[in-house]
Amino acid sequence: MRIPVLVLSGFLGSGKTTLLLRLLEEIASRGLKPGILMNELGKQDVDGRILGEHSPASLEKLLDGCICCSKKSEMAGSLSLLLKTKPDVIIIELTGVANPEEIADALTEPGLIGQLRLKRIITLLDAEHALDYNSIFATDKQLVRTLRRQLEVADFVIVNKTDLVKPAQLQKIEKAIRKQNEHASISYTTYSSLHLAPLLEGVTKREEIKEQAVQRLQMVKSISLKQKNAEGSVSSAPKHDHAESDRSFSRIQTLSLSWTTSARLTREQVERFLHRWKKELLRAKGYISFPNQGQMYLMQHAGKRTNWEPTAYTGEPYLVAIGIEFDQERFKLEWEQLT
Ligand SMILES: Nc1nc2c(ncn2[C@@H]2O[C@H](COP(=O)(O)OP(=O)(O)OP(=O)(O)O)[C@@H](O)[C@H]2O)c(=O)[nH]1
Repeated sequence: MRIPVLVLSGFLGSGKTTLLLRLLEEIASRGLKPGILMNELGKQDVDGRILGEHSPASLEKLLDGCICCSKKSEMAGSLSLLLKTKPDVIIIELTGVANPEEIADALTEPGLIGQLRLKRIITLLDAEHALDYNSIFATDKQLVRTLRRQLEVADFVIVNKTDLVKPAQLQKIEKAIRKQNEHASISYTTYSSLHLAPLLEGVTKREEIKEQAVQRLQMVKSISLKQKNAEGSVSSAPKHDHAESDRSFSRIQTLSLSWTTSARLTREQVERFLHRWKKELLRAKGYISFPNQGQMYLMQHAGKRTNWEPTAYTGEPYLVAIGIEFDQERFKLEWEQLT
């Protein structure tokens, strides 16, 4: 069972902490236990303090740097600490300049991959300023790209601070959102106030998830037993039984593939394979070894580039593909043909 992770993204001052406080209230009213990871660019833990005043939730903070760059390596440690508190859901509030797809990447670290599942990316927009970012930050292409990415990968877009603009502005904002993202649900809010059930769909208590899994397993067993009795043969029951809440609802999907050792895989094949998937693939990462080389490599693939680094990792090889609405079955099949 993997703990669902909700990611709150959005530029500085868009209303992320305000939404987080609302979510925590709703989560508490459902008797669920949250874990929170907050990231702030400055040394001052302003939001953490606000949160501490409002909620007794387990909280990890990464200050003075962005999760998606300088603090990335510390993120896995913070999430592991949060997992020890046995939360039902983890919420990560990003800095305003973070790219949420980096989080999907960080959740695939060896110690975390079987334990967490990216559930949803929620991006907030400040209605008063959202349309000005492109011109305000025209000289900072990286930032403009990040802000665009926050929209592109979102499952929910919340246009907040609607009290500060006229309705015509909201129509323009909706058009701009739809240019980047045709699929996300869009809500218009003041003080991040909205019906929260859709954001928390599939978030349940750990015990309930276990119970659901046991019930489903028992059901599968009893069906296959009945079939066995009726037909005199065993029907093929699914190997893994994932409870409903273990599903990701995010448009960003993470596929993890493992194999033992491959007798024929080469570095060039891996690179060619990933390149073929460039349209849907946001990123790929893997711990891969090659025949006749005693060395394991950490492979990191982003955009057109694939980097290989020798690593001390000694576990089974695996490949993680992070894509946006991609055909996971076909990817898996093509990979299996290589290994
Ligand atoms: N007028 C108005 N103010 C809002 C609204 N939502 C939030 N605010 C205020 O805007 C400020 C920023 O809100 P936060 O929730 O801290 O925004 P944030 O995205 O967490 O900000 P950073 O931590 O800087 O990234 C706070 O003073 C909020 O009270 C809104 O809908 N209308």
